[in-house]
Amino acid sequence: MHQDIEEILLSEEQLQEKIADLGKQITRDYAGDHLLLLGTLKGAVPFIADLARAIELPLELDYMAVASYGNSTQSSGIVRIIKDLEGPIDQKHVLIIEDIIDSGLTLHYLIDLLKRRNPLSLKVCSLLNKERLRIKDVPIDYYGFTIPDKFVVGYGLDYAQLYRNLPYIGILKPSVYSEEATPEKTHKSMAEQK
Ligand SMILES: O=P(O)(O)OC[C@H]1O[C@H](OP(=O)(O)OP(=O)(O)O)[C@H](O)[C@@H]1O
Ligand code: HPA
Repeated sequence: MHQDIEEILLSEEQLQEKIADLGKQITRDYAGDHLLLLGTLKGAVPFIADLARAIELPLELDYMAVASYGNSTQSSGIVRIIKDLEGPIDQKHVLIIEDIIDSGLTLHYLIDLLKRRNPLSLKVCSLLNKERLRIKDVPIDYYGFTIPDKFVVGYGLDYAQLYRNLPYIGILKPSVYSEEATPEKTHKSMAEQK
């Protein structure tokens, strides 16, 4: 896996340090509130797992999975729900936990949907904020890092479902995705590199 990474953007230590800071801010801001951390599957799983443990408040965890159609590195803007929340949110302060905001399309769809369920409040915390012209402008209340407009993987972020288990965030070599990949093709090329 590591040989497909052009540059390590954020090390494990940098990620953990920032998550500890975000945890402290969120602990201060939500003291006394009924907080629900809403994680977006699958990319936000490592982030929400570490962030939840950095927040010193009673809180609930729930997850939504949404899929956006597109090719492997570009979203198309058509989003649909694959897995919904387990219960209502009208008595809760909801904090959406995202791994990355890129075009803004996924979050725009989620915010629109969740607002209609009347949460007590709705805010967004994203580990990464990609520096690019958004297709949809979205509010970000907390974020860890602004990153350049490059395709990144690791710490939950994938390319063709791979690389999510890298402990750092790195820029993927463009040669890996220069031809349209399938998980099978990528597995094959990784096996050939061993
Ligand atoms: O701002 P956008 O351009 O919409 O991109 C951001 C979204 O894309 C990724 O999810 P993806 O749909 O790839 O699903 P995954 O989390 O399962 O990888 C990521 O986890 C964000 O949810
Ligand atoms: O840069 C990215 N990497 C992985 N998944 C993503 N989804 C949107 N942008 C990205």
